[in-house]
Amino acid sequence: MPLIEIKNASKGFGLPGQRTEVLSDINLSVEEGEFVVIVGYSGSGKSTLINLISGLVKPDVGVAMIEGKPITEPGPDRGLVFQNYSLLPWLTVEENISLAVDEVFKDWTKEQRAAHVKKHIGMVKLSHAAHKLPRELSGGMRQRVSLARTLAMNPKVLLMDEPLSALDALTRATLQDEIAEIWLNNKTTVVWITNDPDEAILVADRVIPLLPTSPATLGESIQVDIERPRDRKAINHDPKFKKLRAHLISILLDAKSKNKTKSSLKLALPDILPEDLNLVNSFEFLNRRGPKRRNELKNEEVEVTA
Ligand SMILES: Nc1ncnc2c1ncn2[C@@H]1O[C@H](COP(=O)(O)OP(=O)(O)OP(=O)(O)O)[C@@H](O)[C@H]1O
Repeated sequence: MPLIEIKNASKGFGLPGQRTEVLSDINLSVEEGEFVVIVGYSGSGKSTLINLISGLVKPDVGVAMIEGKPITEPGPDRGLVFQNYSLLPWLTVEENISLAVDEVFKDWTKEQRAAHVKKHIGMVKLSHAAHKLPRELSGGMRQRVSLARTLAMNPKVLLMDEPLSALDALTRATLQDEIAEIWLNNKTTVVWITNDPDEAILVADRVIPLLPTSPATLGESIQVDIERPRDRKAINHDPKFKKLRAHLISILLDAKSKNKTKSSLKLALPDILPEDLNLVNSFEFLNRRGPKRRNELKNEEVEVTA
């Protein structure tokens, strides 16, 4: 049985008459230990999709399941990491993580909980900053705390909602590598959403494009058969990486261009005809046929992108 399964799910928002259908006929199956990345355009419905799994959003049609049971609300078995780190500003790194650990592992001893917190701070390479407050940390460090806090709750699946989008390119690259390394060591199931095809291929076992049809739906799964750990410098020259990247990007671009709908507009042409002013003082000018007033309509095809 897959750990996560979404069957024929659709979701829209708004009242009848002003409704926007965001997702349609979503089918997704994620096995335990898999690292799946869903990649799509901004605004295409990625967060809505991941929130079907987190339980923050309920499908209008279809079902989202974890271990075969319908997801009805958020739960500690699904750890969410967002783009904004949502740390408590008055607590240190250690205290922020302890808060979650104390809540989830109430039956553990104080020593067990402290060791668990310490292990996860070490895992994200923040031992030196354990007693710092969030405001004393860089964006990348804050996102590491957020990741450590979520991992420390031992979720069955880690749901990453564009976790690195707020970071600069270099920090983002470092964290991609670190998260991939952490995953190699603990193999927690990951569902990660991003708008960056390179990021998707770098970290994933399997990439699934979210096609920007209107409403959006998932495209074919693309298996990333590139050995781990992946070397980000070497991978740029890897023919497999280049092929996967080109394939993924063309699927997304094709879906985007198909989503352009053609519409026929009637354009009223301007009521003007050109004159040849070089002929003004000539016999030809006096005997010219135009300009005439006219009222002409022209049909023109225009493309509208949803
Ligand atoms: N709770 C809501 N109520 C109304 N509309 C919503 C709600 N949540 C999302 N939407 C709409 O659904 C569409 C998809 O939003 P969503 O946040 O899922 O996209 P996204 O791909 O994650 O976007 P981004 O990459 O910009 O974060 C948007 O048009 C958004 O306005």
